[in-house]
Amino acid sequence: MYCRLRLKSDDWSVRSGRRAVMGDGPGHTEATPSLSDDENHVHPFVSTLPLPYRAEWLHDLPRILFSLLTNNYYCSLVAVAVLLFLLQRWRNRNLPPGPWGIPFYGNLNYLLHLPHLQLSHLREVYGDVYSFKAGCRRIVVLCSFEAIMEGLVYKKDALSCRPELDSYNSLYQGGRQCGLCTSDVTEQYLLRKHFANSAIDAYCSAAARIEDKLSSEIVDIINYFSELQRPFDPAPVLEMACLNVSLSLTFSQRFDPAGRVAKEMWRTFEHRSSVYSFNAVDFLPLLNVFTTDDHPEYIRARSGDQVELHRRFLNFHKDTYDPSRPRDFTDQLLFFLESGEERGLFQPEDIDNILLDMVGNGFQAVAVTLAWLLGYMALNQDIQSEVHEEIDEVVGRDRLPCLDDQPYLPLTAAVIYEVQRLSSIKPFLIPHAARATTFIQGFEVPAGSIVLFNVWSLHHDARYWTNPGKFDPKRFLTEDNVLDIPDHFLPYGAGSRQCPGESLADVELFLFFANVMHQLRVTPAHPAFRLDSSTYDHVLRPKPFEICVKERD
Ligand code: HEM
Repeated sequence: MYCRLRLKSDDWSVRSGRRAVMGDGPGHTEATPSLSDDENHVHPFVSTLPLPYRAEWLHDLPRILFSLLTNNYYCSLVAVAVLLFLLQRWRNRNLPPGPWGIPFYGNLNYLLHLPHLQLSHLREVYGDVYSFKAGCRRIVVLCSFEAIMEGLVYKKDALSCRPELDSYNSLYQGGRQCGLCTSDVTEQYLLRKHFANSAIDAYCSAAARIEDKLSSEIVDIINYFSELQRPFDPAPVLEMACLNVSLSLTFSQRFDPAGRVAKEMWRTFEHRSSVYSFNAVDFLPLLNVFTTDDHPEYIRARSGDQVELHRRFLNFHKDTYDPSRPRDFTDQLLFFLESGEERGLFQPEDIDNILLDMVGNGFQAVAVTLAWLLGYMALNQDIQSEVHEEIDEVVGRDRLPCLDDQPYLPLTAAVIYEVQRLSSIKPFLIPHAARATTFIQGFEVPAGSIVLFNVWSLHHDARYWTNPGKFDPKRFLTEDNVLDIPDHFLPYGAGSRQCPGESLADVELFLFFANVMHQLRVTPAHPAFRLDSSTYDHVLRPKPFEICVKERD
């Protein structure tokens, strides 16, 4: 027994059975009294050792293994599996840490159910950069500000593509590479993005035109809300109003929100947006064999109908276009097509797809943010009263707020930012993909991985925000009541895929919110009023809730 205890300690000379020298380093030359230098001799001490420590067993190991492998089929299989496993571990040694997954399925469940909560919880376990498999795809999730900025800005050449997901192909007639949102960074994409950015910027620089187009929609909404003498969910009404704003800004068109055409259009964009949520078939292609899912065809057909409608508007614009007086985005695009240096490179389908993305992306994100805003105002009556006071002081009661008031309403702006932070309606931006293998924070991101920028986690991280779960708009204000927007606030992303509609969205959110607050008080419809996010589908909507509104004096 004594021998075993001694030998289990650091007595490497006895374990090896080869050395006649005891001790633990050079210069220590005291001879072991009982061990011989003879390689074949086994000392009685050694014969009492557990099997793995015996020298003769070790010597015979290659021969034993060889005979096991050649004579035993199962052993060979196990050996090959172990070898492959070790090889895989060695190849993945630089990958970010992450949970083990079920073979072939991986951890797809993290993406299918409340992914913003699950992926933020995983940060606490595996750190700011982690990865896992979802079916056949590797997902890399970046959570800290440093990792997110490294991916979006410093490594943008490697990480600005979009994932090659089958569902995305149903969005555009020519496949995903023809869209603005889903294309990789190609020359044609850069052209589309440049045109979209320029058209929106040129349009936004004429504030009066935007106010003109928005004001009728805003007045309609306020009248509709105040005439409702019962509790209601504001989200559907806001979506129809914002769809009309989008159509008005893009084509100078508006439709009766209760009419068939507007409802059909809304449905088309709903279906298109569902494609951006994580669909199991994109990760488990085998499912295609077992399902007869005609959803992609259906989306392609509906998108085709929408493009037909847009072409009618476009043709009307071509016939009535006056370059000195652009009426909307379509006129701006026509102007760039005629005067821009790159005009020859542009295909007619590019225009179709830019218009499709501008109308679709534009209205949903703004409408959902407005719904969250009304929900938070219902929950926080004291802050709502402060917003009312601020607006009354600057604007008065005799006119409605306008864009010129914006710089003098810091609390109103801070409330919008705080709601954008807490709701983080695009919790992972739009998924990016790695075009080439790169390293983020020292971890390998292999080519082809899907990269999720976890903005939801960033916006709820106690390292960047004091008491992050609390609704506190004043965190965006200095002590002197001046707006102070920290770098780690990223509702529109950053880098080459940054949202081109940011300036327009800011204008829309401000005008809608300031006007509603000027005219109405929002209260919860029930004492047990709660605000929670529902399932993720392109945008993170609030679960349906009901509010009441009362006209202010
Ligand atoms: C509150 C409103 C909005 C929010 C929070 C928002 C947020 C975002 C985010 C996070 C992205 C993805 C960035 C990335 O993947 O790195 C994006 C992309 C995009 N947004 Fe917005 N957006 C809003 C409004 C708008 C509006 C009003 C328009 C158009 C008029 C628009 C058009 C687009 C387009 C076309 C893209 C794709 C850009 C690309 O892939 O290069 N968005 N938006």
